[in-house]
Amino acid sequence: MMRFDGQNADEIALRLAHIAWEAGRVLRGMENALLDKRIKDDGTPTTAADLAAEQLIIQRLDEAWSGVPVVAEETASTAQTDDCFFLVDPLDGTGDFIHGTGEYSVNIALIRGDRPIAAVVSAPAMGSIWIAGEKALTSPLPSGEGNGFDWREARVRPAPERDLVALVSRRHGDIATEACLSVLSIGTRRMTSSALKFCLIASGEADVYVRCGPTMEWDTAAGDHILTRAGGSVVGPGGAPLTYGHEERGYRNGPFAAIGDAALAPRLDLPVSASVA
Ligand SMILES: Nc1ncnc2c1ncn2[C@@H]1O[C@H](COP(=O)(O)O)[C@@H](OP(=O)(O)O)[C@H]1O
Ligand SMILES: [Mg+2]
Repeated sequence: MMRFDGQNADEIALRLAHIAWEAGRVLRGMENALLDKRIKDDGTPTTAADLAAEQLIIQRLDEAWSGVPVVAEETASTAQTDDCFFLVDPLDGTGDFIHGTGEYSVNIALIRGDRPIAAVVSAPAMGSIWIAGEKALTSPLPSGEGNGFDWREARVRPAPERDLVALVSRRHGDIATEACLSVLSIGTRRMTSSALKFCLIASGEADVYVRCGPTMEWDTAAGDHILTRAGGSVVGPGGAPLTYGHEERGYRNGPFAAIGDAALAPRLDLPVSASVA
């Protein structure tokens, strides 16, 4: 079975950047098409664009690293994981894709054991991309062929004493998340969709993102790794990092908080979720 011979995590992340850039071109080309949407069992929408981007990503991952399992949003139930596997959300924020806000992303993470080691989040309509292997980097998305990245380091900021910037889902709020946020001194709440929330914290533009409602591993793994390598963290109840590859619970995450500054961790009080404990 193909492994990652001679490639370090930063090189893998660069290859993932090209794949996400290409998938982003497919998605941009379908933005204004009249796409039929279907509502999945979890109540979230999916479209032909999700499928087209997923097929392309799976094909490119297979060309680059043949034989490494891929757990992707539209085909998760059929995948068998291994020590190394990819988690793929070809179109995170499908609701935003449909409604034209542009706040959607392509997320790909390589997991080894139960944690990510290389990842990309690209936001095709916003023109930005983030990657991480060892280092977290960000670039504007090239408009021509995918060779024109201009990478610079992504770094979190220290949390201000008060008036934190919190990122909240545009479409999926819940009471437990609000309770958690209410004990932090939030000055600004910015509605943001998809895994962009992790990346904005990784780039020092925001401080905290709390999510107690349902999410899936492919929603968080790539953003988790990018934020972690930019100096932040993503923690569950009790402060432990999230772990990935939980087929036994259908790849569902529990509650989590993404923070740029570790000093915020003691102020978090996430509920313990019985469903994924
Ligand atoms: N009831 C539910 N069950 C599982 N995941 C859900 C869900 N409601 C929302 N999500 C997840 O939340 C993601 C959107 O996050 P946000 O609200 O922050 O933009 C969705 O990603 P997709 O758009 O890829 O399906 C979906 O995976
Ligand atoms: Mg998603």
